[in-house]
Amino acid sequence: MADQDAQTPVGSEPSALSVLRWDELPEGPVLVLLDQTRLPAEEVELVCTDVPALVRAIRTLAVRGAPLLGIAGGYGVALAAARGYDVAEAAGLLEGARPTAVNLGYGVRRVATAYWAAAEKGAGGTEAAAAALAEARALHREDARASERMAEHGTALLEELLPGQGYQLLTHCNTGALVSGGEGTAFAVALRVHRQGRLRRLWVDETRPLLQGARLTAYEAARNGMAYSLLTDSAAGSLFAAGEVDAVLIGADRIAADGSVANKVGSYPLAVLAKYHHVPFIVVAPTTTVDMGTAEGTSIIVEQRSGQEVTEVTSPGGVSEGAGGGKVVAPLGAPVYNPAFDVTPSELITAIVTEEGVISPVTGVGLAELCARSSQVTIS
Ligand SMILES: CSC[C@@H](O)[C@@H](O)C(=O)COP(=O)(O)O
Repeated sequence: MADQDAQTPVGSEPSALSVLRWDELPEGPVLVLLDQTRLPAEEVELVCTDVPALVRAIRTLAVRGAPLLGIAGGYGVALAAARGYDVAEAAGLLEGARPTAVNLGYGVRRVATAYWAAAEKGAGGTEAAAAALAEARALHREDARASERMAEHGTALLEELLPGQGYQLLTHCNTGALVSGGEGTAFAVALRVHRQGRLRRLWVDETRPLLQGARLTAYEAARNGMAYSLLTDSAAGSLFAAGEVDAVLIGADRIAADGSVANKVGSYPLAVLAKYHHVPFIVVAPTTTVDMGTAEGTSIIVEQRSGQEVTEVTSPGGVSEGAGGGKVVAPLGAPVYNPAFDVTPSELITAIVTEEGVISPVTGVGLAELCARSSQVTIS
């Protein structure tokens, strides 16, 4: 496969923000991504003309967050089909790009299944490619709708748990419009609370080492005019102790059948803190993030990333240039433990909010029941 991508600046008008779109250019279709590695400094588009370019964008986190990974993976298969590449090979490359977010494999397999179903019915290459694109678009639309419904269910749950008050909400990583076909997962709940005039403050964990909180959530909060404050991850404990957190809202990359949740590293310590301080710990994720095929959270594969992400920082203050382009802030060759995610067991989770409803001791609804309600397309 040819490997070609290009970068073009986009306008700075906030309403022009477009996270991911399919474009038909004279030379063929492309997938255009907002390059999240360049935010908040620049809104720059990354144009993927083929699957290797998209795989690279996924690995470098130019496109990221569980629901958006599913959407991007789905469009990636459609791109391969439209450009006449081997769809099975493309699907394998895309699915293998990152291991933890279940949505990536879901989006890839769902669109590939639509392609093969059309081909089996005797459709030619162009028609089968059109079927793949239609499925990717359907997934994209469904995710936008799921966002809205999660925001509705999430705000109703907050009202139930903490009636009649304004909220100080703590969040981790980035779960807004940048990860979704709509306004996101956990962030969408906070945004709805803000629009109701009930958000006293959104506490935004910076989210080491790649700073999705500082770079992306703070960016989204500012764009939406929300009252927010940024904190280092390690400052969360003192915030709980001071009674300044009413609820924690986070997203998920994979929810196992036992109700445990894999999410950005640093989520589990927040859950422990929340339990100790009797603060609700709420996970917000679409049913596409539920993986009933993984029985226990301990079986979830947690992506291990490069040590350079820890030994080097890209902000000023380092002492020398590192191979990863940042400033080296650790002794040369320092061994590093850098898991991208951690797993929070279900006993630390107050509720899981999905587009189909809420799982919690309050509602008495369980994961299996919720997934049965879901209109999610079943794929093998
Ligand atoms: C709705 S997004 C939920 C998760 O995908 C999000 O919290 C997260 O952990 C993203 O991790 P990332 O490594 O930035 O892709």
